[in-house]
Amino acid sequence: MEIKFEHVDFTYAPNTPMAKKGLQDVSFTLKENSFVAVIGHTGSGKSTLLQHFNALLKPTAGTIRIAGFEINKDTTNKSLKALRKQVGMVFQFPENQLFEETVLRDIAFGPKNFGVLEKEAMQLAQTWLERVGLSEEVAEQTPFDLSGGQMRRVAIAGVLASEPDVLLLDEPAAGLDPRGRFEMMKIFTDYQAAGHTVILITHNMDDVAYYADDVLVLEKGELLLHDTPERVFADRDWLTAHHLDEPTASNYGRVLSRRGFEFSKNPLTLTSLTQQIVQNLDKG
Ligand SMILES: Nc1ncnc2c1ncn2[C@@H]1O[C@H](COP(=O)(O)OP(=O)(O)OP(=O)(O)O)[C@@H](O)[C@H]1O
Repeated sequence: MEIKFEHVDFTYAPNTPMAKKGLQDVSFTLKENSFVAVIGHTGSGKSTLLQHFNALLKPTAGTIRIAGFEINKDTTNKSLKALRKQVGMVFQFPENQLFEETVLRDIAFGPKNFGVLEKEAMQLAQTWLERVGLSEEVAEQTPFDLSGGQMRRVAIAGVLASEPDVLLLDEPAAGLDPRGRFEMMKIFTDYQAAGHTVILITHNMDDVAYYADDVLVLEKGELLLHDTPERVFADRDWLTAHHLDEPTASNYGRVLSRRGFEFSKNPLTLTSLTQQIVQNLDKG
């Protein structure tokens, strides 16, 4: 099912001297089963936007249609539990929210909280323990004895175990080394491949290039651009003007262009860069 934002406004502390616009007239439609990156300079409204997908923040004006729910300023808290079962959120540094005595219990907490019976929740926990790449050995350990990366996997498994239709991710790979980042992102691309929609806030343009098929660019609470990664990264001057980086491979590509290499399309990934370098070398 499509996700639709229709003229969404959000103001922090409205009608006070501290009032601050978080979102301004934001409208877009996202296709089902897409992997959407949300990018923008610091303070552009990415987290504010993400929190609207599951009504952690409700719009001051406008409407959000998602997973069969409609969210507007009058949405009551009554429907929120059902909504949050369908639209799950992984916060930044989710490992800080672990609290159960064992890893399995922590993962099972999410589904139990949404009404799944104990036995079934523990089975789901077992399934997701494996799917996020944790070994059976840690199942009965206290999560607090695990490494930081493992703890983060436990927390993510806890969200995925409820199998939300839409998965919201706020910089989930922050602080991980490149290998940890790659493994973490694999969990999310697998989740998309299983038929779900994934929406990712990231400052890492390589993540956008490698994983996203759709991009929302925010600036000062407004939607500056909604397009494919190819089009978002097409104009280096435009990116610079909006304080955005380009993917590493594009950067290398530009350096090589100055040395006479010809690129038929902007190389966003190392695979594309390598293929096009080989084509240039073959041509001599
Ligand atoms: N609780 C709050 N009260 C008042 N203003 C806030 C609050 N949270 C965020 N803001 C303001 O709203 C704007 C958007 O903030 P937001 O956190 O959504 O941006 P962001 O793009 O996620 O930033 P970052 O990349 O730094 O995480 C900023 O100007 C921020 O200062």
